[in-house]
Amino acid sequence: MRERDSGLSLFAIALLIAVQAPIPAIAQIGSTAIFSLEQVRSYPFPNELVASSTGARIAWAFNEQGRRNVWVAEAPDWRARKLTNYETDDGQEISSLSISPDGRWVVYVRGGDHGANWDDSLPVNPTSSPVPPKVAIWSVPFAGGEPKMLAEGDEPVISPRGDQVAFVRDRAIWVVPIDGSAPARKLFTARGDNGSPVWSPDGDRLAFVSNRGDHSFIGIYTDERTPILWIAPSTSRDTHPRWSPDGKRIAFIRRPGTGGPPEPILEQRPNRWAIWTADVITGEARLLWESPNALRGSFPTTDGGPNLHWAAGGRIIFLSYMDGWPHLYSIPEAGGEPLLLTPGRYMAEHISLTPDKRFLVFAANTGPDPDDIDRRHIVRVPVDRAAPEVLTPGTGLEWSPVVTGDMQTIALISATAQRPPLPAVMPFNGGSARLLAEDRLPQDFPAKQLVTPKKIVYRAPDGLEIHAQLFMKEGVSGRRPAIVYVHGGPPRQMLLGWHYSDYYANAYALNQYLASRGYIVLSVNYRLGIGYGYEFHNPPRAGSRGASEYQDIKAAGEYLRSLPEVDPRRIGIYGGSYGGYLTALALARDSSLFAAGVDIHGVHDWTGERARPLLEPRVEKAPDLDEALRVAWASSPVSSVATWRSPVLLIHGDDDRNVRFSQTVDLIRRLEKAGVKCEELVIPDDTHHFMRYANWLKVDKATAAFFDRVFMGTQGGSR
Ligand SMILES: CC(=O)N[C@@H](C)C(=O)N[C@@H](C)C(=O)N[C@@H](C)C(=O)O
Repeated sequence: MRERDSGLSLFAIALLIAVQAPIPAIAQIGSTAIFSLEQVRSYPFPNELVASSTGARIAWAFNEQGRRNVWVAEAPDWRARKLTNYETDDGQEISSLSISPDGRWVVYVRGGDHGANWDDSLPVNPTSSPVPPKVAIWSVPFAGGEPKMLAEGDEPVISPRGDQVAFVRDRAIWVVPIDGSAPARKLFTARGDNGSPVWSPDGDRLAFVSNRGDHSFIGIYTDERTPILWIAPSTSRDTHPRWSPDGKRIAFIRRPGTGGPPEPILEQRPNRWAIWTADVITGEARLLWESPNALRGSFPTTDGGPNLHWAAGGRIIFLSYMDGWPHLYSIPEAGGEPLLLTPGRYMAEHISLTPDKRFLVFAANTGPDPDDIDRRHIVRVPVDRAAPEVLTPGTGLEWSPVVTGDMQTIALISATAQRPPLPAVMPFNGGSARLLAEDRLPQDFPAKQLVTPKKIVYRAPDGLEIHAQLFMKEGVSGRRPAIVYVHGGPPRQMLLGWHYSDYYANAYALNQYLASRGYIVLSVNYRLGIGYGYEFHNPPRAGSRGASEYQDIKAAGEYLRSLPEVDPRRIGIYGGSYGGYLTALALARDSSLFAAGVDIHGVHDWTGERARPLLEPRVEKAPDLDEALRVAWASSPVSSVATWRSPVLLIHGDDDRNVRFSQTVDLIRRLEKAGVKCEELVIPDDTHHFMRYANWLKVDKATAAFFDRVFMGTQGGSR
């Protein structure tokens, strides 16, 4: 890590902090660690949990210290079995996991960074290998055997017959035998960027989306002798094709095509959308439902977006925020009023339709305990009755439910405040969940040493209720340093336990590690986040439109300062991505409150995106463009460097495909010129999600060591 010579050393700063106004005995931290970062980061992280559409088979991906592999299990013993043997921390993600309908094959994609905002299907090469890896589709027998690379490509979907896989490559749709017995071939040629393949229930046809820039069509491919059928072509943007169970119709989402006079940038406007159904023989379509012309009616951006499903009993399922919460609705395929299936002050996410199409299972921040708003539990609801049932109440957290083809079992991922996430199974009709692969959690994982985060609620200056989690180790005397943790996204919610995202599971581990060393950590669910309703998720004047969410962050620092256990001169802040942005804004605007910070791949200058229209030859500009540019600048940390005093560590991977590396290069130049004490840690060739475990460890250790140095004057890194 490089230290920029622009002023006092961190040791001198720590000394300054320590010798100021007398404070009762300052707690000794740093040396109080009772476990190492390696230990608390050694958990196997599960994701990509899927079930076969027949029988009782499941598969998931485990990331074990960077070694990502496919695991499977099946009834009745549910013994976890590793199916692949990738044994190096090479940063190659496993995604698009699926099991063939007959349960014989497991298909997955290896490579890429699918959480990226651009180039998500491009290979990642965080080991800087001279021979870069590929993004490719693989298949392996469920019973075991050697995985076979079927083709370079992405977005694989297995045919209902289980014999071939459709996938996307070079803006076209290709097919390949599932056993790799023949090379892949391009299925058809059509204009546009063609993707999102969806097989018809009988496997004879394929629906897909043809993106044509400012509009898109839904197409139906039958065979090489039959012209592609375009479904009700218009100037709209048609997406999300979903077959009816009998294969005679398609439901899809229709939104306005891109065009028209530039809209005001600073005003919030409804983002309207509609559900249509079409006949797949004639291609004729009709409107089924359109969103209300209100902000809450806007196209949903939470997990799964519209979550469009064609369910049993002629019901079409979708998700909308229109009652203020991400809720599930059911509408007759012939039309009519939508039935609200999930009433209540909570959000539904990780939604899946059961194989018999009669139920939905999902994760929700609801349950009998008032603190459940900051947890997740599994909920089941019939597709035609507003009768949701919480299946996993309690102080644990559960998510990503899927139901096995025999309708007997729900597979899910389960965690607690202490125990990291593991796959589990439970009877579809309710009962206790049984953990799988428990032996993959290392013997020396410090579960018993982890604190139970406490739910904190405080009010922002404008009165908005803000939820947070307080990590405080008992038995530490004297005033201690405290740290505000700021999540990214920003549509995210930190929880009262381990998190369902690998990025935030890492943050939870680091917060536990900091707490074990005596720091008090407050993880803040600021406005713009999810889990607290539409208006909380979509506040006015936020981000580049005025950073209204910053008041929640400053209030978090002030909350910590009010605690008797906290040394008010040693309040730090850290966060990644959008959390890095708010960390930088806090240090720039309020160095008197925040004495040090770590900004991991943060956004520092909003004007780049905002200024783009000025560079375009169009005469028409948004009516408030000048005001929007000014506000974007004022909302950017770079505009407040003049008042930035506190030391900062800036961390960024230079193959970042979410926040440009240049955001950090530019900020460092500005801080140097302003004489601000800054350190940098650059991770070559890794992305926004630090695909290598070794790099996460490097980032986490550097973060902890930086706070130790500034707040305790300790030299060197953390244990
Ligand atoms: C378009 C966009 O902003 N996409 C977001 C998902 C994104 O990239 N946000 C980053 C600024 C960020 O916070 N990324 C991580 C940490 C996340 O939680 O998504």
